[in-house]
Amino acid sequence: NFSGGAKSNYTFPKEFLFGVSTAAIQIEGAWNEDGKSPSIWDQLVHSNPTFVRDRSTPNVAANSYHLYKRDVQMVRELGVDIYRFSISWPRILPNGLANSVNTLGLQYYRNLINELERYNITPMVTIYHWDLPQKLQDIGGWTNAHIIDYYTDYANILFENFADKVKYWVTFNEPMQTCIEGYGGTYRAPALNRHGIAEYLCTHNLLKAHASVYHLFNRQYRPLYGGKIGLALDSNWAEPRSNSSSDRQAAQLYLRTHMGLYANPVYSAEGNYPPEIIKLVDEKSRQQNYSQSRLPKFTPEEVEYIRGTADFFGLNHYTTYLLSMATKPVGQIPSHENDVGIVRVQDPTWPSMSSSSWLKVVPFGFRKLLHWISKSYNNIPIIVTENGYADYSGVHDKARVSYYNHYLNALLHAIHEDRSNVQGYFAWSLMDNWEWDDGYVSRFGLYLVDFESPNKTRTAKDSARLYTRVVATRGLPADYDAADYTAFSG
Ligand SMILES: O=S(=O)(O)CCCN1CCN(CCO[C@@H]2O[C@H](CO)[C@@H](O)[C@H](O)[C@H]2O)CC1
Repeated sequence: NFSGGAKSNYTFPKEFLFGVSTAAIQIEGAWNEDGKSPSIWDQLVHSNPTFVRDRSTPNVAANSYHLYKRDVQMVRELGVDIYRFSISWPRILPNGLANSVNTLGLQYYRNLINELERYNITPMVTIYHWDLPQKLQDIGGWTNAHIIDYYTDYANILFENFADKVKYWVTFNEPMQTCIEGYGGTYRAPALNRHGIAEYLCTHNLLKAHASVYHLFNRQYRPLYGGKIGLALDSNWAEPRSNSSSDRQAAQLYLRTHMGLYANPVYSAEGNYPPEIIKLVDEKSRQQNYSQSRLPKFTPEEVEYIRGTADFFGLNHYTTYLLSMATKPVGQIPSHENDVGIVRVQDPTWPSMSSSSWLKVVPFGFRKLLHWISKSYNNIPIIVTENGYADYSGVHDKARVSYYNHYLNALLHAIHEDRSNVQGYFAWSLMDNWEWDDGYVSRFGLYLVDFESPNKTRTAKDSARLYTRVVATRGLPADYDAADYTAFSG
């Protein structure tokens, strides 16, 4: 049972990749410029302004569509090797289908990739970071099995145009947020709320779409240009609420039925959904008089088609929860939450000065999660594609500096003591941006953005200077105050 680990003199390996991440909807703006059509997020926030905490929209955001050269300068100022950004499907294919490509949209990303090359920065492209064209949602979106071909055609256009320069690809950012929160709930677009049914249809189609794009890349583009392709899954760490066997079972069940719902089909030796979730949903569906399980089945051929379809495990991690088995039904009936039947809380003593109420500072959770993934998925190379902290703004962001010191310290212990196979780390995010339902209230940036200024002025925060030092020295700063660290150890 490790803590995040006391302050150490460990350093990051020479070939360790340091990066910084963003996403199209959150930074680009130009929501309807140069041929781009609405995404499901444009539709959601324009028709339900109250969905967003400050009633804001991503119509302009940080205006990176016009200010990307400043963005690339900032990435260079940080001294990082690699920049993770996402491409907007409705900017490339306004009607969602590949019969008509928006050349102005392609040109924007070509300009961005060329600018990165000029500064000797490696691009990492996220193909889907939640921006489904609304025109495809109008015909069912991720619950319509034809989406597999639509998504594959879209990815093929990106490979055709950029695979010669882009060597790192992520098919999906956080499928759980899209399927469970967006199709099963109302926390994410399209806020369909068809809990118990649509989240599993979305999951089933999305995993097949992921495999389809992997095989296309592997067959047609990797032989020509090399490169690596993976998936980015979000996961909290799940700590048992007490040492009881029931709570320990709840923690394992959480990991297996949330991150594992997507990780098992792709990364496990046997493939397929985790047996636990199949059993739970099959049983509940029978009790609820459905003619067949609400969780669709993969055929043996499909299990093989999806298994092993990633070169690395992309992990987005922020915080930790305490888990226990529910003693009475939880969540909507039917729903994934009700199917799994666990309860999660957070320890009130865990520090959180964060504007995102869910973001508690628990570095030992990061270390334990990395170990769990390494152990569960045969030591697959892990790239932390997102990790960061939210506050209400300000350039002297002490809490964010502290968060990064503690999480990077936990990462060093994971690498050197637990031998977790972590090969890269991306800070979320390069700059303050549109934080979904939190709008511009919650800031995750290493650079402050003045959203009131015409140039959306970007200013380096103290955390940007910390990150630059860590990348340059490959270790933690000597003056990092270990004293306040003990508050966080598990
Ligand atoms: O437990 S509660 O129901 O009360 C709140 C849910 C907590 N989740 C944890 C996972 N997080 C995914 C992170 O989402 C990622 O992280 C960034 C910061 O949020 C986003 O800006 C990125 O776009 C996204 O990739 C979303 C919030």
